[in-house]
Amino acid sequence: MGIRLGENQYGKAEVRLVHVNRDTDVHRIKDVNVTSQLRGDLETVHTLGDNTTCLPTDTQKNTVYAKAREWGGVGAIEDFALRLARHFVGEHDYVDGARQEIHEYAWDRITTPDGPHDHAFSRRGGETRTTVVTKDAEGEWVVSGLEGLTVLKSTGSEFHGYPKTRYTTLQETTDRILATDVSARWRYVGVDHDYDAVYASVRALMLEAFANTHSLALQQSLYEMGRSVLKSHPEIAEVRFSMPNKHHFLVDLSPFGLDNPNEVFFAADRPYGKIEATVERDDAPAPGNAWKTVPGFL
Ligand SMILES: O=c1[nH]c(=O)c2[nH]c(=O)[nH]c2[nH]1
Repeated sequence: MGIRLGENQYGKAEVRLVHVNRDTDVHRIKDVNVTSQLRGDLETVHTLGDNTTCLPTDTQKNTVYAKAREWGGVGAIEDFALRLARHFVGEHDYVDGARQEIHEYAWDRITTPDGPHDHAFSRRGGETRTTVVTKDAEGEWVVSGLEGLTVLKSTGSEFHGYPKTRYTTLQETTDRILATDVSARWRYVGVDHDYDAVYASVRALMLEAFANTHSLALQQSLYEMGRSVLKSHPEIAEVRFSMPNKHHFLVDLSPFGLDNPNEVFFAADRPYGKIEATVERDDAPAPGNAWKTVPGFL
């Protein structure tokens, strides 16, 4: 019985790359997910475990990050994919084909009352508006909110001064990417409101506070977002937040002779910080049964 190797390709899937163009104070970001796969002289890798012609998937991943720095960014994903494909095939005689798939996540610059923000962005789409109305013998309550409002600041975020134990490896930073998916629920006082107008205002206030707060912790940004909403909306008693700290790690490009001045980041999807808090008025009326059936909030 003859057995042979059929078609094959291999590589690194879902290389999460965020590139921050910091040429001016008005940052531009590019957020992509690259899957690099190569084809070529791969018979003996499969049949004998002979890796002589197997460019490691790890090297393919590193190449994606290094090229983002060497080429001064990503540009159009088609151009980046073509350049990567040509690099892999052109530089290695044992590689004769490449498949480079790139997905790009679209970000919009956050606009505040002062105009477009220099370094704060929100991700296009994916946001859900929610409400839970509870009615029982004791009354009626409205808890509304939003989920999946993904925001990112490419600077204006620090994290330091935390306790160090023998298990601490985190480096203090005075300039990091801060990114989160805002999930928030707010409890209305009473039930007669222009809900559409309040929603639009709350959303705008949260974006503005996220953008304009020079953040020393995501907790502080969260608090400022809630505070801003409560200051402008007496009809809201409290805001509860659940916000992941979506870590972006600076890629160490020094093994490739490249510096990385806060430009090329690995966007990790897990684990993530999970930051939750309620921001409330000290004279807020009792919640009654408002939260009784709202899942997932403190
Ligand atoms: O904003 C942050 N808050 C934390 O509590 C925390 N913990 C951590 O490791 N990084 C961060 N960042």
